[in-house]
Parts: sequence; C-alpha cells; structure tokens
Amino acid sequence: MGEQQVVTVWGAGSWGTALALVLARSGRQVRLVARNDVQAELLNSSRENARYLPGIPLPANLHVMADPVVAMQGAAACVYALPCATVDSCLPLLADGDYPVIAACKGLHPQTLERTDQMFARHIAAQRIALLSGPSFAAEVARGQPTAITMAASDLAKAEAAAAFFDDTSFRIYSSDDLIGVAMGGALKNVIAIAAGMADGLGFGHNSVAAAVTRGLSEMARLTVACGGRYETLMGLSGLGDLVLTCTGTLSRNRRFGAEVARGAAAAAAVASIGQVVEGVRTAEAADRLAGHLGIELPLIQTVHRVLSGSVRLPDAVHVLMSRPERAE
Ligand SMILES: NC(=O)C1=CN([C@@H]2O[C@H](COP(=O)(O)OP(=O)(O)OC[C@H]3O[C@@H](n4cnc5c(N)ncnc54)[C@H](OP(=O)(O)O)[C@@H]3O)[C@@H](O)[C@H]2O)C=CC1
Ligand SMILES: O=C(CO)COP(=O)(O)O
Repeated sequence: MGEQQVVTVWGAGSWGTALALVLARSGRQVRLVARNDVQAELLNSSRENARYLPGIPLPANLHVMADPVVAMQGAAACVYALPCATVDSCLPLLADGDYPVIAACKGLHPQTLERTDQMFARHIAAQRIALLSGPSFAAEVARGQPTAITMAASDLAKAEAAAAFFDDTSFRIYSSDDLIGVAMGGALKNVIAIAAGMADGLGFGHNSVAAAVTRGLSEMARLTVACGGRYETLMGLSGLGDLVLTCTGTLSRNRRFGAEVARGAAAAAAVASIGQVVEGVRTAEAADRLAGHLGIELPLIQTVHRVLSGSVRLPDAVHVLMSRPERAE
C-alpha cells in the first residue's frame, strides 16, 4: 500500500475520529467527514476534536471536510463510523463506487431488524462490505493504547485486504469470514451492557455483573446462531471481548446509560446527559422483536427492552428474572 493512499472516514464523532487517527498513524492521507462546514473548519483550525476526544492532536495528514462526495474522490476505501440510525440517509452516497466500505457501527435496525451487514447490503454491493468490531473504546484507540479488534468480510481475503488499510502496531486486527457473528456480537453486547449498568445503578455488586456477562453471552450466542452466525465468533473479540469491555469499562456509554436509568432517569434524559450515541436502546427493541419472530427466549435482553419501553418497572423486572424456574445451565 502506498504512503499517500487516501482513506475517507465518515463520522467526526468519537469513533470516526479515533479511527482516522489510527489511519493517519498508518501513513494514509485521511479525510474525516464532519456533519457540516462549521464543524470541519473548527476541527481543522484547532487541530483537535474538543467535543469528542479532547486533548488529542490531529496530525497534518488528517484533513476534515464536510462533503462526503468530494471526500470520496480518489479514495481507496471508506470507513463508515456514524451511528446506525444514519445508514439509510447517508449510505446511498456511497452506492456507486467500487472501493471497500468498512462499517464500524454496531446495532440492529429497530424496524427492519437488520444487522449492519444487511443494512449496508441494501445500499452497497455485498462484496464491498467489511465490518470492524471488537473491544475498542475510542479514547484508548485515539491515544494509541494497545487494542485488538476483528475485521469481517464475506471471505478472509477481503477481510485481510480491508484490515491492511490500518498499519499501526497499537491496533491489531484479526480477520473473520463470519459477517453475521461479528455484526450480532457488536450489536447485542450493548444491550447486555445496559443490563450491567442497571445492576450497578441499583447498587448490586460484582456478582450481578458477572451473571449478566455470562447469561448475556449465552443469549447473544443463542440469537446469533439462530440467525446463521457461528458460536465460535461469539467467543472471540467481537463477542465475549467486547461484552466484557462494555459491561465492566467505565467508559461505556451503554453501561452508564443503564446506570442512570436504574437511578431513576428517563431513557431520553439519560441519553441526553451522555451526549453521545447509545446504540443499545434501538438494538434492545430490535433484538426483542427478532427473538419473538424466531421463537427464542432471551430473558435479559427482553427485560432491558421492556424496562426501557416502560412496560415493566426495573425492580419488578429484577424480581421476575430472579424468580424464573431454575434449570440446567
Ligand atoms: N465510541 C466508541 O468507543 C465506539 C463506537 N462504536 C460505534 O461507532 C458508531 C458511532 O459511534 P460514536 O462515534 O461513538 O458516536 P458519537 O456519539 O461519539 O458521535 C456521533 C457522530 O455522528 C454524527 N451524527 C449523528 N447523527 C448524524 C446524522 N444524522 N448525520 C450526520 N452526522 C451525524 C455526530 O455529529 P454531531 O456531533 O453534529 O451530533 C457525531 O459526529 C456507533 O455505532 C458505535 O456503537 C464502535 C466502537 C467503539
Ligand atoms: O463499542 C464500544 C467499545 O467496543 C463502545 O461502547 P459504548 O457505545 O457503550 O461506549
């Protein structure tokens, strides 16, 4: 790969900026697409993303711009790091190219119940799509702290080709050909992180978080396998790895959101106070509905959705969960 290869990153929030920094450290010419000209100018002139990643300087080979069409001209790849809710409005602009599109967002669509690979495939030819997912808090990645993550595509060669755009020894990428497993792991761990945050907010101890991680992993695997993904993928970075990080790491927005709801905040107010995307809210609804369609029981995930939608109170939900008939593990 040439030193001057251009890679575009769409999304100047936490994750897009962090990935742009990794690509810049890898020697790429990076174009980071912000929401508008005002944001782009601010980031270019201050050389910092003060709102999302304060204190981390933007290097000279990272240029921020607002027009995604201009940003894609001559680019070898696009990394899509906007929230999942933007996919249908933004992705049509990437439909015509032949460069790979690396999806870095994590979630399920609450209406269509699609995974990220399916959401992207509605707009982009399937062979252009790769997914990047795994335990990776943006702030740590941005600071160059060691991170291991998974790149998935329809075959291993495509996943490796997508991974090759990143060439930073602090950012180690494993490849996978299980798009379904990687997409499901990244989406569902956010819902379990909300449950872990709720346990924290209720003042429960470490035991409840360990139970949420373990039973949550079991639910994630059940739904993933029913959707055609591989159990082994859920035991890797994009499943168990990201689940542990998000359920225990204080940087997790989904976990913090769960804790705030448990302390009495309304869901909308908790999202507003975090001030960044909390993907687990939409995914909880989607996963509950998907499980219903497939006839699968997911007690934790369904409880999170029912608490957030107001159909059950959290203390009652905990009682119901703990009173379920005992059964073999
Ligand atoms: N942060 C992390 O540690 C990680 C995040 N991810 C995933 O990456 C995805 C993005 O998350 P993250 O960067 O953290 O989110 P943030 O909330 O940090 O940033 C969201 C960005 O998206 C922009 N945005 C929101 N809505 C729109 C829209 N309709 N049109 C254009 N721009 C929009 C925001 O602009 P504005 O500032 O103007 O609102 C902001 O730049 C999520 O799916 C998340 O799960 C994955 C791994 C790690
Ligand atoms: O996905 C993430 C880390 O891998 C970030 O999780 P949160 O969105 O909960 O902060």
